[in-house]
This record gives sequence, C-alpha cells and structure tokens, in this order.
Amino acid sequence: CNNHGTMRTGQSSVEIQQSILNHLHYTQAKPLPFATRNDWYMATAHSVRDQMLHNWLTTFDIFMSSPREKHKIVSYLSSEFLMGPHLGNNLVNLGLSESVRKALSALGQDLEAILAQEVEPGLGNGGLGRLAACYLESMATLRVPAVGFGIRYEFGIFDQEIHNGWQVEKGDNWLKNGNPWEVRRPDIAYEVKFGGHTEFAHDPEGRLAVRWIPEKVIKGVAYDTPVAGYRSGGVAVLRLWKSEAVASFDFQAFNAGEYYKAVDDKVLSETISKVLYPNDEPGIGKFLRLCQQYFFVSCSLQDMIWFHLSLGRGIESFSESFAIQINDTHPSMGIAELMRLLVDEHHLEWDEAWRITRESFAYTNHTLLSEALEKWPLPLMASVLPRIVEIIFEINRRFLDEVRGLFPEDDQRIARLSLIDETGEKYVRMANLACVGSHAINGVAALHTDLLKKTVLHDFYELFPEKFHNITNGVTPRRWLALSNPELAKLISSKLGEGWLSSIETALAWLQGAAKNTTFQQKWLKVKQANKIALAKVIRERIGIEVDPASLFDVQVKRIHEYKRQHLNVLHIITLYNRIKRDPTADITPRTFIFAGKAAPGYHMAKLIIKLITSVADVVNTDPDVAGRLKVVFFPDFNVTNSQLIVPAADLSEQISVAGKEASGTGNMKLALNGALTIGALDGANIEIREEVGKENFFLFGLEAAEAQSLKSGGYNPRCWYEGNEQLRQAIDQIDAGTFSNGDRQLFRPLVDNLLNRDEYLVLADYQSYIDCQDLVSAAYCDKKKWAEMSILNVAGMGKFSSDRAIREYGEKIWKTTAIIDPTKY
Ligand SMILES: CCc1ccc([C@H](C)CC(=O)N[C@@H]2O[C@H](CO)[C@@H](O)[C@H](O)[C@H]2O)cc1
Repeated sequence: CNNHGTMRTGQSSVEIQQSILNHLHYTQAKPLPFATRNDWYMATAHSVRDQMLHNWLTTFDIFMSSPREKHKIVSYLSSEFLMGPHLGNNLVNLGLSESVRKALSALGQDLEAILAQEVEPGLGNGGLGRLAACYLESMATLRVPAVGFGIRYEFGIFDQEIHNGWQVEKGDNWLKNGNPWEVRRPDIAYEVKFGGHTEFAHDPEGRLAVRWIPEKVIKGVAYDTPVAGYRSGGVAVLRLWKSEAVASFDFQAFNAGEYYKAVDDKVLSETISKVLYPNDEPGIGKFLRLCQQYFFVSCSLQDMIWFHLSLGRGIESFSESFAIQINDTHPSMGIAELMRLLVDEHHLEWDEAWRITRESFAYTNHTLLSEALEKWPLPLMASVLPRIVEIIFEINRRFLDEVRGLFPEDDQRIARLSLIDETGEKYVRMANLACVGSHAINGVAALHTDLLKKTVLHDFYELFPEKFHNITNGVTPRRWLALSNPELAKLISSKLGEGWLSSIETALAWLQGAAKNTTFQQKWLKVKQANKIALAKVIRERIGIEVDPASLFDVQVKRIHEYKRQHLNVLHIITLYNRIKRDPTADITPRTFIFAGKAAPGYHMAKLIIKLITSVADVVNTDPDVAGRLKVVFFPDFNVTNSQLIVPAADLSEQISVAGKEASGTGNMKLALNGALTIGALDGANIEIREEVGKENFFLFGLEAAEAQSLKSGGYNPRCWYEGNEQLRQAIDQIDAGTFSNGDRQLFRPLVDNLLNRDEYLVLADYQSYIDCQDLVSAAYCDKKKWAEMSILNVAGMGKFSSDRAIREYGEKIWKTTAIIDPTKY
C-alpha cells in the first residue's frame, strides 16, 4: 500500500464486486433493492475510476520524482474533445472487461446493459474533436506526460432526430444523470478578464506597466477526467474549464429586493461554458465563441504557469516545462495571452517573453477551406479583449518590420502576412497569429500539408520553411477495433498473439501472410457478417427499415458538407434505381446504403442533402421493381457510440470528397481498420491509405487535386457535363421534377440550381468516373474470396494510421518530449 490511502484497486472479480457494492453504498448511498440501472452504472464507473486515479497518482509521483529537465508536459489545447463513452474503453485499456463482467453478473447485472446506460460526452463536432480524444488516449498509452485543456460545455453537440425526413436538433443535456468520470477541482480556479480598458500604471516596484481594468471578471473552475492508457499504467488528464461567477450571489442586490440582479452575474458567467458551437466550418465569429476561446486559453496558461513555478523553476524556463499544441486556430489567442501574462504579470522584457512564447507553441491546421480560416472583427475583439488586441498589434508591428527587412517594397506580401486584414472591415487573422507565434506548423496528411505550403499558408512557408511539418492523422486501435469490433480483434489475435494492440504500426502487417488463407478468410467474412446482422437489427428497431445483411453495406458516415459530396453518393443510388426501372431483371449487386452525419444547424444546403437522402430512401425502399435489392438508410444521431456500431459492419467506405478539400479524414482509417474497402478520390489521407494497402485493394476514382483546381480555374461549366451525360441528366431531372418529393418541384430546386450553375465541388465532373468505379465495386463484391483477401490486406495496411505513430512523430518532430518510464516496470 503506498501513500495513496487504502487499497481500492483489487482487480479480481471478487474484489471488484466488493468495490461496486462499496460505491453503491458509500457513493450512490442506495440500499441494494432500490438501486436503479443508473446507480449500478455509477457504482461500476466509480470502481473503475478508482483504478485510473491510482495509476494517475502513481504516474504523477514518478513524474515529480524524476529529474526536472527530463520531462516536458504536452498541453493539448482544443475547443473540442469528442471522447465518446468512457466505461467500455476504460475496461479494455485496464484489461478489466472480463472481471467486471463477472462481478456484475454475480450481482445480477448485465455489463452490456450497464454500458448502454452511459450518456456520451459530445464535446465536439467531428474530426478535429475526435482526433484530440484519440491523441489523449495514445499519449496515455505511450506514457507521454499530457494534459488536454478545453471547455466543459454543459450542453454538447445537439442530438439529431429525423422528423419527416428533416434534421431536428435537440439539446444535449449530457450531465443530467451526473458524470462519474470527472473530479471537480474547486481549488484549481482562475479569474479571466473581459471588456473594460487598459491604462499605463506604475506597479508596486515602480515599473511602468500596462494595467487592464476589466468590465467583467469570470472564474474558471477545473474539472479533471483521467484518460487511461492501454495496458501501460499511463494516464493522461483531460482538464476542462467551467465558467462561474466570481461571486455567485450578490447579497446586497438580494437585500434590496433585486432578486434577479442577485443572480444575474451567476447566470451570465455560466453562459460562457454553457454550449458547444455546432459548426464545423467557421462562419462570422460570434461574441460568445470569442469569449469561450479566450476563457479556456487564459485559464489553461495561468494553470501551466502556476504548475511551472510550483516546481520551483523560474518563469524564463517555462518553455522547457510545457509543449503547447493548438488544435486549429480556435486556441490561437493563447499566444497573445501568454505574452500578456509574461509581460504584464511576470514583468519580462518583450523579447524574452516572445522567445518563450514561440518556443512553447505549435499549431496544427485542419482545414483548407479558405473561408474556414478564422478571423475576428477587430472592433469586437478590441471591445471584449482590449489588452489582447494591443499585444497583437505589437506582435504585428515587430513581425512586419522583420518582413519589410526581408522583402522591402513588397506591400502585397506585407498586407497578406499582416495579422490584421485591412482590405475591407478590419479583421484579426487567427491563422497568421498562429503561424507567427509558433515554432512549428503542421498539416494532418501529406497532400494537405503540401497544399498548405502551396496555397493558404504559402507566404508563411516562404518565410519559415523550417517550421512546416506533416503529421498524418491517426486513430486509436483500442476504441476503434478492440472495443467496437471484439470478434475481429480476437480473430487477429489468433494470428498475431497478444500485444499487437499497442504496436499495430509493426504488427498488423503480419496479417498479409493470412490474406489468401481460405479458412482464415471464412472466419473473417463470418465476423463481418455477424457485425452486419447486429447493425441490421438496430436499424430495424430504431428506424424501422428491413435491410439484408447479405447485401453490400455501403457506408458514408461523417458531418454533412457539400465538399464531402454525400449528394454524389445519392446520384449513384438514383442511377442504380433507374437501371432497375429500365430493366427490373437487370443483374444488380444488392446494396444497403447507410448514411449518417449531422448538419450544422445554420447550413441549409447540408440539411437539404439530408432531406434528399431520406426522400430517395422513401421511394427506393418501397418500390416493388427494386424488390429490396437497394435499401437506403439515414441513421440518426451520428456520434461516437453509433459510429462504433456502424463501422464494424461496413463493406464499403465512402471517402468521396473532391480532391484537395478533405484535410485528412479519420473515418477512412477507422473503416479500413475494420476491414471495409475504400472507394475514394486522391484526397487527404486516402492517398496514403491506398499506398499502404496496395493500389489494387483500393477503388480509386475522380480528378486529382491539381486537375480539379485547373478545371475550376479554367471556367468549369457544370451544365455541359449535365447535357453530355444521359444517366446524369436523367437523375438530376428526376430530382428537379419532384420524383423523390411527391411531385414538389420546389423542394430541391436550390440543390439542382447549385449543381447546374456552380457545382463548386465538381460533383458533375466526377460523376461518370464514380459510377464506373462503383460498377467495379459491385463486380468485386460478388467474388467473396477475393473480397475477403482485399479486406484482410486493408487491415494489414492500417498500421501506419495508429494514433500512437502520430503521437510519436509529434514527440520527435515538434514537442521533443520523452515518455515517463515506470521504474517499477523496467
Ligand atoms: C469555427 C468552427 C469550426 C469548428 C471545427 C473546425 C474543424 C477544423 C473542422 C474539422 O473537424 N476538420 C477536420 O479535422 C480532421 C482532423 O484533422 C480531418 O481529418 C478532417 O479532414 C477535417 O475536415 C473548423 C471550424
């Protein structure tokens, strides 16, 4: 027993049984006969949490007792962490699944039912948020000292319901039953200033300094959630900030009978961490979003400085303690905030402060969509964050002086590089601030990083080529294989033995040897079939559609966005439908098309695409000529839990964004890791997946990024492609004529107009190549043996796409961190 108090970390099913009963008694305070399903879930969760907190405190001790300079802490700043449900994943990573299953069944409880009790924390929109979660788990697995800093939104991403074919958003009150995985830290709280003005003043030591007199001060309180590594004893921490009023009750106002005023401050203050913004592509930034971004970076940096100084180190060595990664531009105000803290509060000279800041920060870009680069209206930022704007001006003045030195007379370049966009309304360019204030900049896939250097960040690449790195995304094989597809994981273990889950980079390739083995192929297909039958059951129960598990499960699951081209997928479905209508005896490979994904509430074209999918489904699914050979399903409320259900059942992975638009994609990796074959263009990480699995095991179609770019800049006229292709024309005419909308010709007019007149994402240009490629897929699927071989080779080629590999690269190329070795283990 160590100095962490009584031993509560027995791992035998009997000890766990006792621990669960203890928590039911001492934590849930529920007499056994009255325990609800949620009480059993909470008690089980607390028992598992005990194990993780023990590992965390043990790891922390090792960290604190190891020589200071040896370890740098990674601070991953992200406005989103899409963690998914914790219990199942923690059981896999701690190796407790079987003993907890046994303990619960001894107590008359079923683990599956308890698992289903957990409400997932949907604190993210999509790729960016989920990547942050996979990276935290890999940092814990690799024992890299790491903290994920973010916002504890009270309401996460909305729950999606489909009413009459349309998306309807429902508030996500995920904390309604409480959250057993977090620990509130009332003693870890920081004040954050907003509004007001700045003035020069002499500080107590007589130094002239700038003082920020805020109009409002908000308190940020930390909530810690441990993130377990896979069988490494490592633990990372997710530290999320909740906004609260400094004084949660104004007694004077109350006495004066102003009851509302008494709690005014409380209500207002709590608004900052109230809800996640459901957009995954930036629009004009909202005031609250700006406050959210500044709030969590200020709390996080104050917390890092406090910890650094508590190690007895001087502020000047701050960058040796922390490697700060900003997840896209959302936390980039941290650069100006660290300057404010170092200059105004710790009285460092500007240059010294700037050295520390640059050495500390690194920036990851996740999107190429130019309109996606965040920029804040200067007047808004100046009124909310007056001191931050002054610092940004000073950073800009010094930076542009540097640039003028290198490129005299090149005013265009100066204007493009400036942190302030002065073309029309004045804006602060957050990507420019991120590039100037960081020592490293990376894209998330080879093509993406290349395009960053050539396009949106070209000027910065010319200025700081040494800063640019590529680190292709990765996903954790623990959640996305071992947890969501245990039968496939077992089958792989039968070939690779144990341990491969923490070294898939090297281990998975060994599967190649079994790809042609008939027995192994049959077992492989059997596992896939079982996953498809399980999904078919859920689709029948939740959506009321009967799908055939023997059909090809064709899956497109991701946020709804025109560049991801869900509507191109629909054009294929209509084309197949017309083939059957033309000749009902035609030989069609039966397919079940499964779509899932949320549309940003204000993104009307994306919502119309959902309506198109559900409308085509209503016609195709009930057409007697089709006779069930085609089924179209829109699976509602795509989130981590539902993704874990759908991904293992996929035969075909739709990665059909137009080349040059999808930065990387991570769904493509999860689906291939679960044996799906990919149909895709040469976009994002598709290119690297195709290289790793073998060109012959990938269904490629479409224009390449350069071709797409030149077609667009060469005056692309989509109407020509429409007129030049009978099948395409018929499909679009049907949508326009109301074939899928009970004759209503207005409903899809905006979509048809867009396709015929703009088609920014080259749907019509890529249509025929896509259809031809899909015909190859249908033919290939009929040869089960060949398909099984290709599926096995896809999984064998997924080693590179482990988030462990990506984290190792960040450690080597950017953070210069080393893992915390557990002396007891080695
Ligand atoms: C301001 C609103 C907002 C919110 C999120 C974002 C993200 C950058 C969008 C996003 O999730 N990008 C995705 O990031 C993944 C992880 O790197 C990539 O795999 C996807 O290609 C990329 O679209 C932009 C703007």
